[in-house]
Amino acid sequence: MSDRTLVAGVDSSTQSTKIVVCDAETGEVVRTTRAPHPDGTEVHPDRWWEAYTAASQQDGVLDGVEAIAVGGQQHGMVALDEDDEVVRDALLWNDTRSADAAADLTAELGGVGAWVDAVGLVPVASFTVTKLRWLAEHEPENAARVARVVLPHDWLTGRILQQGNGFERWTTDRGDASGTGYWSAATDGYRTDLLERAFGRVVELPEVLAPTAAAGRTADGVLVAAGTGDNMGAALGLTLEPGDVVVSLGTSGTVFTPHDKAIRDESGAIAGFADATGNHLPLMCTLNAARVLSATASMMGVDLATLDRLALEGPVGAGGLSLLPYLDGERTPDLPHATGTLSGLTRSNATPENLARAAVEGMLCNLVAGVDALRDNGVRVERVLLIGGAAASRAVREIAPGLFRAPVVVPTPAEYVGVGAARQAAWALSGASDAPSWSLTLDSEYAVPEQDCSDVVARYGALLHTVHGR
Ligand SMILES: Nc1ncnc2c1ncn2[C@@H]1O[C@H](COP(=O)(O)OP(=O)(O)O)[C@@H](O)[C@H]1O
Ligand SMILES: O=C(CO)[C@@H](O)[C@H](O)COP(=O)(O)O
Repeated sequence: MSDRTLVAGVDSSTQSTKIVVCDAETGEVVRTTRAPHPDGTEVHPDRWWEAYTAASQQDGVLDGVEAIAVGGQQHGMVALDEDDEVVRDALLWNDTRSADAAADLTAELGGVGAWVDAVGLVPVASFTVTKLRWLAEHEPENAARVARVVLPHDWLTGRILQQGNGFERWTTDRGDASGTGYWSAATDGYRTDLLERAFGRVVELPEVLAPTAAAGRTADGVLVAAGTGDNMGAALGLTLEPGDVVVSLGTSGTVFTPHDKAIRDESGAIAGFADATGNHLPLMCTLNAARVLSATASMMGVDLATLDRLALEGPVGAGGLSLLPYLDGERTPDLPHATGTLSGLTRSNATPENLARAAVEGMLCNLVAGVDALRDNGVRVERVLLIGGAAASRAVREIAPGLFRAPVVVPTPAEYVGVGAARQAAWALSGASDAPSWSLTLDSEYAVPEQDCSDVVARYGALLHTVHGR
């Protein structure tokens, strides 16, 4: 019988639930399971519970686990009634119907600067506060039934505790709270005035737990830690060094790095989130990332491996072909109703190789803007750590360094949101002042090429201006 302590981390993200079990001392991943979520931008939380249940019943994954924490997709609006029943499907981070509400809230408070001063971010459709305004305006009967609002990771944490008698109250953490639009990482407090402005009244909000606090214990005595947002979890799962910036290519594309102070960005490119350790996590997020590649592959009738090969056979710059990848609208830049644009097509560059390369370059160039926004805000960018499902793409790995103008390292493939949640669980279980020291192993590294790719990035910037006036 192994004498090592096992801890579990859950990644309840947009497309699936992943459960990762780690050695609490070393961080070695010993088990991983997963189960899919339905597609869409609104989902009943019961689907997350069903996926969690399915993943937790695979291969005895949770056998012997002493602590668990949940990392979840950020911002989702889980509206509960007096009996903690879900009032309506949760609007997710990638739902854009509250875009008008976001614009109204921004104007009402006095513009972007007022919101950045208040809660470190500029309202866009992703953020919970805008979804509450939408609910109040478009579904007043549902709005009237709302007693409390929690986030996806809060809800799953509570549901796990409710399996026994360990549930005492709804909880959240600084990281996920900072993505609501009514909690400030600068003051570590809720701004219920902004909640009331959005929703018309104040509703109950989850208690914000400290980074190593426990939310409770299961009937079997397993410690359930605070949990956090998925990007905060990933940051905790990666042992980052000064100068490291993470680019995560899942359903969303995100650029983030732990920082010792809040970044104030009125452009809205960088949101001033909190991390899962008591620090800050400035973050840029795009709505379009991995699924730009799968959509392009599907359109071309090829699999992802073939898309990779074609993209790498294409020249830098795809022969002048550009794909502005706003296939689901876009969050950054704030273009919720945008669609994709294929530009520069000619008879001579109309090749599968150029189209595949344009999909990779277009998706990455949107994230280059996030890396450059961090640079513009004083963040040192010395290397990019690539994670998320599309980090498995050889084309992405090889094309990224030239566009980011930074070397790219790919950590040993793992579900780093789940690893980070497991590290939080181990930290809460230990009661130590610092998180356990888990080493990060690298799978591969990609240097900045000699060929200058700045003209590709500039071309995308010019196209964004031409097509969308940004
Ligand atoms: N080799 C690959 N090349 C490109 N995309 C990939 C590859 N493997 C997985 N993906 C994509 O990664 C995505 C899932 O990544 P993940 O980080 O789990 O997403 P999320 O956390 O948002 O649910 C899917 O859209 C899938 O198509
Ligand atoms: O909205 C954000 C970050 O602000 C997204 O990163 C969501 O948290 C969804 O994450 P993934 O499902 O893409 O991991």
